[in-house]
Amino acid sequence: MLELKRKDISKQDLWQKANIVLPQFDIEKIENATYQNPVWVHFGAGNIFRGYIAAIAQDLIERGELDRGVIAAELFDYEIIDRIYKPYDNLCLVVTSDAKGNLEKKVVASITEGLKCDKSFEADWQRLCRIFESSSLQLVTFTITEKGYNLFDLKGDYLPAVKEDIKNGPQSPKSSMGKVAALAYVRYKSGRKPVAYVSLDNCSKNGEKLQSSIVQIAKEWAKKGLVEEDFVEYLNHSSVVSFPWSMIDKIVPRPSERIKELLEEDGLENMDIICTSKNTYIAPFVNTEKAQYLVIEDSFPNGRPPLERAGVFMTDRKTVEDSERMKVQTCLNPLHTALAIFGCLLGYKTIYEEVKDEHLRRLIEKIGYDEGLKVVVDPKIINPRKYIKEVIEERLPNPYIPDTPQRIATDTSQKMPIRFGETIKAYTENSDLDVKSLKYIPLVIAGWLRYLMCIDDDGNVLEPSPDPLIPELKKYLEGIELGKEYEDLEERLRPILTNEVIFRVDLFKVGLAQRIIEYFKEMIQGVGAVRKTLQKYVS
Ligand SMILES: NC(=O)C1=CN([C@@H]2O[C@H](COP(=O)(O)OP(=O)(O)OC[C@H]3O[C@@H](n4cnc5c(N)ncnc54)[C@H](O)[C@@H]3O)[C@@H](O)[C@H]2O)C=CC1
Ligand SMILES: O=P(O)(O)OC[C@H]1O[C@](O)(CO)[C@@H](O)[C@@H]1O
Repeated sequence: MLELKRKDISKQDLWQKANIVLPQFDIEKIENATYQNPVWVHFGAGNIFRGYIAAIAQDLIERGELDRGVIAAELFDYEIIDRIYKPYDNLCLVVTSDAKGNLEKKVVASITEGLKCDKSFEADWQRLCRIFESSSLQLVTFTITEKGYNLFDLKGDYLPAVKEDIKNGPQSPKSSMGKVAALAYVRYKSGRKPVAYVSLDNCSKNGEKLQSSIVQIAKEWAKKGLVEEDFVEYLNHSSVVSFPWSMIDKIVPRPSERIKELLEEDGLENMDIICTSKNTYIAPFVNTEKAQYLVIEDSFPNGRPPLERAGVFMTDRKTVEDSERMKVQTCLNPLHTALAIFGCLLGYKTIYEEVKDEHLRRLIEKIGYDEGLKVVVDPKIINPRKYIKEVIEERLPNPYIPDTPQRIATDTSQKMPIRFGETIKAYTENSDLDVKSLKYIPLVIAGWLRYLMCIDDDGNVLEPSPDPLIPELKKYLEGIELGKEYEDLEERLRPILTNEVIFRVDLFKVGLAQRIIEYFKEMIQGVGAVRKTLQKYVS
C-alpha cells in the first residue's frame, strides 16, 4: 500500500507499478531554498491551484527554470490546510484525463508550505509577514472565487468584516481583502518593495477588480491616518506594484468518486474526498482535463519565473482581454450555456452525456462554428476554430469531467448579455452581416424562455438553478401551459425580450423577437415539443 506522504516517495517501484509519475527534483532542497528566499505566494489553496498553478511551478522546477516552489496561503477555509495539506505533507496527486479516458497521474510537490492566513494563527501570520518583507518575492497569485474580492453587500454597504477592518487598520484584519492589504502594507513598510499581485480568477478584468479592492481599503486607512498616504501611492504605482490581468481556462471539477476508486485500486490509501464546513469539496487528489489556457499580462516589477516555458502566454493587456472575450462570448461559454438550458429541459444530469445527443451536438456546432466564428474576437495567440473543435470534440465529452447542466445553468440571466448578447450586437454593427440570419442563438433564447416556465420536456416540474432574476422572470411565464394556444404571447414575452440588460440589445428592435416567439410557440405544443423543435431546426 502507498500513502501520499514524503516518507513513501522513496518507494519508487510501487509508484511506478501504479503508473504514477513522481517529482523529478530534490523536494527538501527546493523547500529549504523557498523558505530562505520565497518567490511565489498563492492565495486560495483550492482545487484549481493544486491541479493547475502548482503543476506549472512543478513543470518549471523540473525543467530547471525555477529553483523555488510556491507557498500556499488560505484566507478563508483553514480546514483545507489542516485536512488536505498537513496530513499529506503538502503533496497533491493530479489526475489528468482526456476524452478517451486515458489518465495521467502525477505527484505534485512544488507546494512547500500551507499557511493559514489569519492573525489567530500567530505563527503562520508571522511567517507570512516575513515572506512579504522578502526582497525575493516576485508574485502573489489568487484563485479565491469572484466573491473573495468583494467589499460590498448587494445594497452597496461594506460587508461587516470589511467595515471592522477599515475601522481597526492593518493590525488585525479579518476580511480576505483586508488581510491582503495588510500584508501589502508590511511589504511597503519594509522598503516599498516591488511585487505583482495576479488574480487568476474567472472574471473579466480580474486585475482591476483586485487592485480596486486593495486600494479602496488602503484609502480608507489613509483617510483615518492609520497608514501613510504614500501607501496608496505605492499601490497605484504600476512600475512598483502591478495587478496584471489574466484569462484562465481549465475545467477542474470537484473531486470525483470514480477517480478515488481508481486510485484505491492502484494501492493508494486515504484518498477520501471531504466537504469542509465552508463547503469546499476537496481531496488529496485533483481530477482535471488536459486542455488548459493561461494568458497573463506581462507586468512584473520584481521579475518573474519564466512562466512561458510552462505554456503560459505572457502578453499585453489587450490580448488578455481578447482571449477572455473569445472564450466567454463565442467559443466555450455560449456552448456550455446552450447545453445547460436544453440539458435541464431534457433531463440530462451530465454535460458529457449531452454531447452524445445528436441534436445537442449539432446545436453547439452551429452556435460555435456558424454563428459565433463570424464575429469572433481573434486573440491571435489561440486559434478560435481549433479552440472550438477542442471544446466540442475533447473537452465537453470528457466522461471524467463530471460537470452538470444544472451547475452551468446557475445565473443564466447574468450570463446572457456576455454569452449571446455580444454576438447579436456584433451582427447588428457589421454591415456585411444580417442579424436576421441568426437561427441557433434565438433557439437557445427560446429554450431559456421555455426553461423559465419551470416545466421540463416531460411535463414535470423543473427546479431552476439559482439565479437572482428567476423570481421576476418566472412571473412573465406564469399561467402558460403545455398544449394550449395563446394569442398574446408577444405581449407576455415583450418585457423580457426588450430588456437590454439581459440581452445587450432590444430583441424586438433588432428583429429577432418574432423568430424567438415562433420557436417558443413550437416548444409549448405539448410534452416532447422541445425535442421536436430542436430536431426540426438543427437537422
Ligand atoms: N475549477 C475550475 O474549473 C476553474 C476555476 N477558476 C477560478 O478559480 C476559482 C476557485 O476554483 P477552485 O479552486 O476550483 O474552487 P475550490 O472550491 O476548490 O476552492 C475555492 C478556493 O477559494 C477560497 N475562497 C472561497 N471564498 C473565499 C473568500 N470569500 N475569500 C477568500 N477565499 C475564498 C476557498 O477557501 C478555496 O481556497 C473559481 O471561482 C474561478 O474563479 C478558473 C477557471 C476554472
Ligand atoms: O458557466 P460557468 O459557471 O461560468 O462555468 C464555466 C466553466 O467553464 C470554465 O470557464 C472553463 O474554464 C470553468 O470556469 C467552468 O468549469
